[in-house]
Amino acid sequence: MIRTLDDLDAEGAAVGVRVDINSPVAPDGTLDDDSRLRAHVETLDELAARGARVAVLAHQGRPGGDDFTSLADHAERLSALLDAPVEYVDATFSAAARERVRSLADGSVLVLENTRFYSEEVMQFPPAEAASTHLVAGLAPVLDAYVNDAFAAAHRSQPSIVGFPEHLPGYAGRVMERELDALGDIASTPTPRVYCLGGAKVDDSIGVASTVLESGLADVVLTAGVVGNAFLHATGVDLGPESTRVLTDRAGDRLAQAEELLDTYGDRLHVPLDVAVERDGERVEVSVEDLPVPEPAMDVGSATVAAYGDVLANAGTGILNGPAGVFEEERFAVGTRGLFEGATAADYTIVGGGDTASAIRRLGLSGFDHVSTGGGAALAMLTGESLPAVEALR
Ligand SMILES: Nc1ncnc2c1ncn2[C@@H]1O[C@H](COP(=O)(O)OP(=O)(O)O)[C@@H](O)[C@H]1O
Ligand SMILES: O=C(OP(=O)(O)O)[C@H](O)COP(=O)(O)O
Repeated sequence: MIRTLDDLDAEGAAVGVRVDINSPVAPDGTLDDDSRLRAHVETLDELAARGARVAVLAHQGRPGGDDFTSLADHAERLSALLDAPVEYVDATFSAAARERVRSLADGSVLVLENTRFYSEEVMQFPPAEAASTHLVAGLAPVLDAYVNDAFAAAHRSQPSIVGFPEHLPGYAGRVMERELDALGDIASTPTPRVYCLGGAKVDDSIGVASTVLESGLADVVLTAGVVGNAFLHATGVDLGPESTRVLTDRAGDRLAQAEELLDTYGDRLHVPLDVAVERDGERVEVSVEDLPVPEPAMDVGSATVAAYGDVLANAGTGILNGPAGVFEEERFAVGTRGLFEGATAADYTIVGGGDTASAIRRLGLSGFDHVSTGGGAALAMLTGESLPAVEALR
């Protein structure tokens, strides 16, 4: 049984709220997309309106990445989005941070600095060890309660995700609650169940395909994006040097597993029939029989969209993760648009993923039963795994 905000006595309480506002960042360091911030408005405004003193904990990027930035801009955006007053401090658990939390007024929000500026936060620990990390042990004494709304990071056993409930009463925020309701019992959703795996996390998606095909959770797996190119390659098709380089880089050492999956589940595991490339500045579709080509495959073609659309139209549940192509460029958004529009014909449609959510917003797509804020976390649930964040709240 997980407690929710309905069980929390918020008035005057100092509440640490872990959110996932990890977002695309522009080259000048400002936020490129605020979908994930918008998702947490309900939880944060509700707590503030009920008189809590809200300390926001969040990460942005990973050490070494271009998007590993401070949360100053996130705080400014939150200030525009929330009804409550929002402050920011460039510290997470130091004396300065603790003092700011102690002096927070009822009904106001303080954004603490990027948790991953501290090395322990990029490691994973069992909850009892996470509880004695510097971040958790330092901050817990100034908090009365902990709320986890960071569904998109719920598959990470990191200190700010699993450590606090060892010290404090823990509650699920509204995002977490909704996600667990929608994704918590995938095995009882209508069948046939069709998973469509796109995007660029080829190694993860090969693992997902393997799990859902073997467990029977998936009746059919459709593949698109770089994932589709990788499975196409695994059937023995030569896509050309550029596509092969990208898919090989992204597959890690899992390409052999893709071949095994095709041998075992060939009839339930579908690969693209055509791809789209850029030639003389135009989108050109190339059917699989006409491969290889020198240009990289940037999208699936219209024959694939039509064939996958037929499968999805007959699905009880359609589960889509990852765009079908480089949707950031309009001419390669065609496959993503077609496939996601087609998926709404399934009786019940779930879509998930950080870039997927951006694509849905950018392309103005709608009609899904559930749009998950999580990519990896949603896929973990959709393969029947339990999530460390959820276990910690239990
Ligand atoms: N054929 C392709 N070639 C190169 N990149 C692709 C291709 N198809 C999709 N992508 C890229 O995949 C990225 C999203 O993948 P991923 O991070 O796995 O999705 P999500 O965050 O939704 O789980 C996008 O930036 C998109 O441009
Ligand atoms: O963006 C996230 O995950 P996602 O790309 O799977 O949606 C989360 O913020 C987790 O980030 P991480 O994968 O760096 O631990």
